[in-house]
Amino acid sequence: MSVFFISGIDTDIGKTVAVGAMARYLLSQGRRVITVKMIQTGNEGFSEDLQKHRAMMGVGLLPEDREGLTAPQILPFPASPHLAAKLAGRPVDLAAISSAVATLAQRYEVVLVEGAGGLAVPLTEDVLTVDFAAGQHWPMILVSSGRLGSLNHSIQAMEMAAARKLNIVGTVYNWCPQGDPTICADSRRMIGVFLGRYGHRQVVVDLPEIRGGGDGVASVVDFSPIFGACDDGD
Ligand SMILES: Nc1ncnc2c1ncn2[C@@H]1O[C@H](COP(=O)(O)OP(=O)(O)OP(=O)(O)O)[C@@H](O)[C@H]1O
Ligand SMILES: C[C@H](N)[C@H](N)CCCCCC(=O)O
Ligand SMILES: [Mg+2]
Repeated sequence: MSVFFISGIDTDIGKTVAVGAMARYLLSQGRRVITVKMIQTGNEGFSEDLQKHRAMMGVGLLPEDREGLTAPQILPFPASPHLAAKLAGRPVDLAAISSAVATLAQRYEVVLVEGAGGLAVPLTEDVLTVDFAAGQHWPMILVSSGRLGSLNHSIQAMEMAAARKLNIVGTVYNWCPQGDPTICADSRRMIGVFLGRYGHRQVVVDLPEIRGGGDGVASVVDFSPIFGACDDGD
């Protein structure tokens, strides 16, 4: 079994769309895959990100969705998890997240775990997202894009991960409609260079615009450079 942690350089960078597209690709390859939104803020009783994953996978709710395993922490206030938890009057239960993912990893070949926001988002007052993922020894897939400012955030994420021996096994370079083509192309090149300098895998997969809201995406994006290269999630 393989668990992959999907984080990004920021909120709204495209993690949900990337997870949905990767899950769709893995299904097309006959792999038994499930996705998780490890902590969802801004919803009550459901996870909008998880719903998007399922729509993009072209599947309905799975038994594990009904069991609550795929969205183990849901908090109503749309903010950083540490604040959403404070406002809800209950702490984020990190053990519940790791336990849910471990259970799913017993049942599925590949588990894709989406974080909340960017890599340095505080899950609690003391634990950053990057610390938690490193502690779980989950290989990471980073979502970035060519928008101006992305280089700074991307290289910071690489450094943070490397400092905690958190291995970036692939980078999804997301569609960037407002980006300058020259900047997009050079930023993609520089991201590749710095992935290598920080000891991460220099695998970058382009994610195009997923049209039609992405539900049941017609075309399958080829993520074989990421998943073919690390079947066992090493
Ligand atoms: N490749 C894409 N094609 C079409 N729309 C996209 C693409 N990437 C991102 N979007 C759109 O941009 C918005 C933000 O994307 P998304 O929800 O995936 O971000 P996120 O990183 O998961 O955010 P969060 O931190 O809240 O989880 C959404 O409306 C999404 O549909
Ligand atoms: C509200 C929505 N669920 C977002 N994913 C939450 C993003 C938290 C970002 C915190 C921060 O970086 O300031
Ligand atoms: Mg998301």
